[in-house]
Amino acid sequence: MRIDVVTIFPAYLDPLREALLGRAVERGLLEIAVHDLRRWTHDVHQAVDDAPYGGGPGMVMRPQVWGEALDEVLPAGPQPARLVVPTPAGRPFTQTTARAWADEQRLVFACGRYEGIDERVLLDARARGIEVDEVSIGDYVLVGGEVAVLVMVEAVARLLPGVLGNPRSAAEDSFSDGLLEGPSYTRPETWRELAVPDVLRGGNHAAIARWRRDRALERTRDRRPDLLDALPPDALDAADRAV
Ligand SMILES: COc1cccc(Cn2ccc3ccc(-c4cc(N)[nH]n4)cc32)c1
Repeated sequence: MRIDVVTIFPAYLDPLREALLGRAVERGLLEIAVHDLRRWTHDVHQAVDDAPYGGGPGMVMRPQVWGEALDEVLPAGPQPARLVVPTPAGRPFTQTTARAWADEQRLVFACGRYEGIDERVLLDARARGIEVDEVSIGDYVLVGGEVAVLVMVEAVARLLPGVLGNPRSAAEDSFSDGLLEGPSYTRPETWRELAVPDVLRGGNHAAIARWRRDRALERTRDRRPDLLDALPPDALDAADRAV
């Protein structure tokens, strides 16, 4: 997978070169290219924004600059690519989204700032046959798209083959069965007079699986009842419903 990110703050994306993702790039499991949007300005001030038509607070990012940038970074043509535009007004980005995007050959992220990007940039991309996803990472307002891109790139990249040391981690993590993950423990057996639950220290794998599912059901019911409601009818068996 190749990932391109266009932004006026390229350094915001430096964390993508660190740790697990940095190693995945070094190992050739994915390519990441970050582009400074100001490269496509032609004025001495390198202006990327202007006042909104119709008035209102803040500024809007100019279509000409974004148009030239995306013409170069995301040329229309045979190789399919998906343009992702983070915005508070977007569809929710979820683990399902991450799984779907993990199958893409190319993802291009457009990081807006100010009050966002002139709508015609997205219309033009769609008119050129490019898939455009406007996505939100949560119901709160950031200052720009860069942090949202860090979140989404990490969520997608960890699903790529070879990126995670243990592939079971991605297959069995939170949301994989529609439930939140339950509590985890490691050594020592007792810490500050708090003991690891006995069942986890025994060797009964069926009992451990049952205990973990019960804790996941309890936590999901307590913190995210919406996820329980979204489960398919046959997802919970009688033992689950008794929790
Ligand atoms: C576009 O509408 C906006 C309205 C008020 C402020 C802003 C600021 N802003 C600029 C670009 C941008 C990109 C993403 C986000 C964002 C995403 C999520 N989940 N929260 N916030 C916020 C962004 C934009």
